[in-house]
Amino acid sequence: MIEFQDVHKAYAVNGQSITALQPTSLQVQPGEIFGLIGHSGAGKSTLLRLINRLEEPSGGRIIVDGIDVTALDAQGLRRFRQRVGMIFQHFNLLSSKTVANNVAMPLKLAGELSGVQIKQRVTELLSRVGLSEHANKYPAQLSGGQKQRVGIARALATDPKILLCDEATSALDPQTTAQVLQLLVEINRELGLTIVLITHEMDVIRRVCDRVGVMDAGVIVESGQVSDVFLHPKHETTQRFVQESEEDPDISREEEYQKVSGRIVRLTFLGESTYAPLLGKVARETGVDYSILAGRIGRIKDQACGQLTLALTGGKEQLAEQQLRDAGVHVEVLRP
Ligand SMILES: Nc1ncnc2c1ncn2[C@@H]1O[C@H](COP(=O)(O)OP(=O)(O)OP(=O)(O)O)[C@@H](O)[C@H]1O
Repeated sequence: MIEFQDVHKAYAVNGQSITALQPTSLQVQPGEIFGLIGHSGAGKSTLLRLINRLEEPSGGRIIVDGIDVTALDAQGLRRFRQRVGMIFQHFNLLSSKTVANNVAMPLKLAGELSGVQIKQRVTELLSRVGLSEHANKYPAQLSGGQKQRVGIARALATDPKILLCDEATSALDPQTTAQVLQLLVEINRELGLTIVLITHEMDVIRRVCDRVGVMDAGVIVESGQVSDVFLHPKHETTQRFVQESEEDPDISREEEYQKVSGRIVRLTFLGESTYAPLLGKVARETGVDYSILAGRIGRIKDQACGQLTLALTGGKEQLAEQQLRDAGVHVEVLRP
């Protein structure tokens, strides 16, 4: 587990102190994919880089699997960093070295394996990321997605328990982004690796993360399960991120409500309830009529989800809402 206890960070710039991270307490559970989202300057990179002490905290403690990272000396920190892989937006590959040699670098630096063992491990890693045929190429001969795969193979070389991803897909096109995100999900599942990633795109969070923290001006303003935060955003910053990620951001325009009579409710379906033939059944049993004002359907990681805004008229409305709730649907009344 990664635990932040009142960690804060200020940078000194021209004799002035700039706060990048306000005192923050946070727990990332073993084996989860935790995402941090925020606009530029929100403090995401600072928080991420504090985990492996690429940045030194100004105060507070960072505990990883029982080790107080903030108290490690240089040698302890070197050993700890072998357990924490990192990938970067611009890949940070050595252009003068082949793909295989880039991946071998951390193994050579660790100095624990023989040349033959390193070769074998590199072969395994390149096969894992689908680059076996590219071992002898140089980074300049690869596409962006392939370069990031090399970055991932290199980050996994020393068999880390944690992978930190610093805007790992921001330089990639949408299709390549999807492939790299899929690879991260596979690695997380197969190796049980804990992943912390930062991004400014809600879509990245929605596709791969289990939990999310939303950052604004050095503060985590909202955090929780991705499905909760995505479907019921509370903080203004979160609401904006969710809206920006919608294909039709005007999906629940309130002026539309003036055109209909009745009670207006928003239903949120997640997982199994998304597939159940509920609406017709509830309408029949309670005599409630409904018209659909807005709707969206999609996926959050591996769960189906949907939201419908309905106007309900006639019949036993309270009973209808209760039946929906009993079936696992989240019901919000937007207009009584
Ligand atoms: N090395 C540094 N020296 C001085 N100030 C810094 C340094 N690194 C970051 N900052 C400042 O700290 C604040 C948080 O920056 P940080 O890079 O952590 O944000 P971010 O959310 O990752 O932004 P981006 O998405 O643009 O990378 C910003 O005001 C930034 O200018």
